[in-house]
Amino acid sequence: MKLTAQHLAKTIAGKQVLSQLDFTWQTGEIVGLVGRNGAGKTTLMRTLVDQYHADHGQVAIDGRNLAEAPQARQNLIYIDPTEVFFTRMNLAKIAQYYAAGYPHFDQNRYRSLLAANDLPLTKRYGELSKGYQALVVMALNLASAVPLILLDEPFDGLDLFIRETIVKAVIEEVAAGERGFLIASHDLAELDGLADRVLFLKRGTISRAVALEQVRSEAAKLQLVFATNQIPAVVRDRGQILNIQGRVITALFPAYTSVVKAALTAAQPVLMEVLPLSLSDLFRSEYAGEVRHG
Ligand SMILES: Nc1ncnc2c1ncn2[C@@H]1O[C@H](COP(=O)(O)OP(=O)(O)OP(=O)(O)O)[C@@H](O)[C@H]1O
Repeated sequence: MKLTAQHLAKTIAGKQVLSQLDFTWQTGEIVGLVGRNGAGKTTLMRTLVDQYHADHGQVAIDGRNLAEAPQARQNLIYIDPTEVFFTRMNLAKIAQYYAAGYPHFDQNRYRSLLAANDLPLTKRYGELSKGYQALVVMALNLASAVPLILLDEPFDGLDLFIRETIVKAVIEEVAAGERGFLIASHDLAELDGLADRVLFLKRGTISRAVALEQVRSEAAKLQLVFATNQIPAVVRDRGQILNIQGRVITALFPAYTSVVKAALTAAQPVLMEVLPLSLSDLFRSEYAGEVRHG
């Protein structure tokens, strides 16, 4: 199953938050959604599920435009963690609501996910700590048996063990190929090991979509020291400088070809070392120098 967002635009309170936004995402895929604070990640999620009506553009699942075939929306779930309607309900009651909304809701799955984490059905959601609330949201997402799951900051404030429980659940669900996750997160380290692709949201649109395995095979992050203070042309022309400390230059080369390597070697570096390339490096290079408007 494949979701396609085309030319999405949304203005809120006079501010154009999304504009000409396009991407695809399908089951079997874990896609990360990253961006600076206020970039519009939550707005995008709300727009995908029509909690916010898009001003322009469309969202389709397997070619069915959700505006014209609203029943296709049942293939998509977004539980907005900051605005849940069930704070005062106990965990059993919440499941009844979801079972009414999602015809394939699996009560046994929900109960076993809660039991595995010692969460009694009699507890009210609002009485739980933030981490356990995140687990309940995850249990609802999974038990709803919906193919395309939107997660908004699922790792925010979670301890290592709860975080691992959520990561494991995501990986297991996707492995079977019937689910896909779109995960908005500032936790770049967690996304780095989890996402197949990462979408960078900038100025209201997807400025870059990166397949992490592919980028790691094509790009390189290097630490370089040259004998003089002059930065060689190849570094400026073919690389993106991430950091300069004294004479130590850390640069990202998006296309680290044999030609680039030869040009660097020809510049006779005193030190030239390949460093592990992380999602944080890609984030830094994408957003460096971005002018912020709040
Ligand atoms: N209901 C609203 N009323 C007014 N402005 C809004 C509303 N919802 C979103 N915005 C504005 O839209 C922009 C995008 O907000 P959004 O919450 O989507 O960003 P985000 O990328 O999820 O941010 P963060 O990473 O900080 O959670 C912000 O400038 C925000 O102030």
